Order: sequence, then C-alpha cells, then structure tokens
Amino acid sequence: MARQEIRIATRKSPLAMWQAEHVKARLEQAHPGLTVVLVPMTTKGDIWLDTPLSKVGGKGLFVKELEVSMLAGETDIAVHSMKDVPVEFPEGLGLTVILEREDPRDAFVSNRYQSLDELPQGAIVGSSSLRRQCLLRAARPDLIVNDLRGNVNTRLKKLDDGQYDAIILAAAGLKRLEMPERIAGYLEAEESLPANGQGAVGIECRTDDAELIALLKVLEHEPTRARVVAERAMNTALQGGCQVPIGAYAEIEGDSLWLRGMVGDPDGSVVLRDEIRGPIAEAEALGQTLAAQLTAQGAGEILARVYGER
Ligand SMILES: NCc1[nH]cc(CCC(=O)O)c1CC(=O)O
Repeated sequence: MARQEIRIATRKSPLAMWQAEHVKARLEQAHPGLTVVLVPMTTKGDIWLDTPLSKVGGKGLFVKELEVSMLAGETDIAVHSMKDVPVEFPEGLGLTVILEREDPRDAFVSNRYQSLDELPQGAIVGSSSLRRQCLLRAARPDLIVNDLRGNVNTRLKKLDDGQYDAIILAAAGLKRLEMPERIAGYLEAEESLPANGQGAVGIECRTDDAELIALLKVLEHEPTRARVVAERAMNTALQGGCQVPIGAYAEIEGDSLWLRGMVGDPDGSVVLRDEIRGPIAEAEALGQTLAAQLTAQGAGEILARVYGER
C-alpha cells in the first residue's frame, strides 16, 4: 500500500516552521491523498552539539534531536536551511532533496538608512556572522560592527530598540517570514559574497527509505543542487563549519558553473577572493579546486587563527 503520511521533524523557530510548512504544502499539492504532519520539537536552541570533530573545525550536529527521531522511525524527514546543514550526516541519514534556491543575497536592514554607503561615520552595524563582519569591516573600516544573536525576530527587535543603526540578515529569511518591507537594500554578491547554501532549503531523511525518497524527489531542483554541491565542497575542503569567515557562491551560466569564494579575517584586515568556472557535472571538484586556490593565497593561516580563538 502506498504511503499516506509523512511526518516532518522540525525546530520551533518561525523560520524553521515556515520551511516545514512550505515543504508540507508542496508535497501535498504534488501527491493528492498524502497527508504531511509537522512534529515540532524542542532542540537545544541554535547551539551545536559538539562532536569530537569540533576540534578540527568547529563542526557539530546542531539538529541532533531531529535526527534521533528520524532514525527511531518516529518522524520521516527534516527540513533545513542549507546554510546551517553540517557537512557530515549520521550513518543512515542523508540530504536526499534540495529545493529551488530563493534569494541568496544578504539584506541591509535599517529604519533610518537605505544602504551601507549612507551610514554615517562610526555607525553601529549588527551581524552574528564572521563572514559579514569581515566584509563590513573591510568595506567600511569606520563602522562599529557588533555581534547580533538570536532568531530573525529577536534581531529585528534589537534594531528597533535602537541598539544598532543597521543590521545585516539573509534576504531569504525576511522574505519567507513575510517581512520583505524590512529590506532597505540588497548587498550584491560582489559586495557581500553569500555563505554556502544561503537561500536554499534541503530535506534530510533515512537513506534506506526508497519509497519516501521517491515521493520527495518531485521537489528536487538540479541546478540548485549543483550550485550548493560546489559551495559546500569548497567549505568542506577548507574545513569550515558554519561559524566561519567564508563565502561561497555559485551561479550557472549556460553549461558551466561559476563559483566565487572568499575567506577573510573577521577584523577585515585581509579578504582573499578567487573564482573558477567549469562543467556543471564537476561541481564538487570545482569547489575543491577553488578551496586549494584560496589555500595557496593563505586561507589556511587565517582560518587556523579564527579556529584557534574559539
Ligand atoms: N544562521 C541562521 C540562518 N539560517 C538561514 C537563514 C536565512 C535563510 C537562508 O539562508 O536560507 C538564517 C538567518 C540569517 O542568516 O539571516
């Protein structure tokens, strides 16, 4: 008998819930008669559960509760922002589907200013990401760049409370949460190279469940997968976790893939950039080659310093 129900294990943050609802709606539309149920779970916040791998690059399993429930057969799938998905998966689980990417750009969010250029000398800008901190400081050494934590709503509240003149957030998150009016302007890839996977959503499930995977495959978007594979390969080759000053962004141009990468010191003193073009089918190798190019420029020293400081 055909499967009639799919259970989505999800974190409870508004963004996680939106993404799970989105996958539910798309699966139910594609498969009449199928019911998709959300199973919200309390996870240990945004904190990663450290594994021994954290010693070599800050990697961890920050979705562990969801994975335990899938492995136990209590739930079937988990929906992730690709930006936050660790490189390794526990035995028996894998990233079986990647959905079409939405806006990959960083957004400039402010109640007073329209763009980075408009910010006065010494303005306070908030960002939690080392990549954004590096790029902000490199572009505008006069700005005060302060840490900004919490989920998207918490971060916006801190802006509205006057703790910052502007903050930088992923455009995709603001659009999904139906707050596009919060976006004062976009930072293009030339200015703020997106993090690997930014704007894309993926589905994790048990790799031995062929019937389930066949149902999920209607959501697969091949061009997005190629882009994300290249970006993640670069990040992996640099031993990057998700809290690293690394940008990796791929686009498709006809038959070829164009991958740009950056590694920088969070203090903005050094920003290494490079790029590569090649066949889409070689996405992973392109990512690895670009990582080697950045390493040749000195990326290893920068990253060792950052990892050593944690
Ligand atoms: N690290 C948190 C996170 N993970 C995914 C998104 C946004 C959505 C996306 O990139 O797909 C965000 C918020 C942000 O960076 O502003």
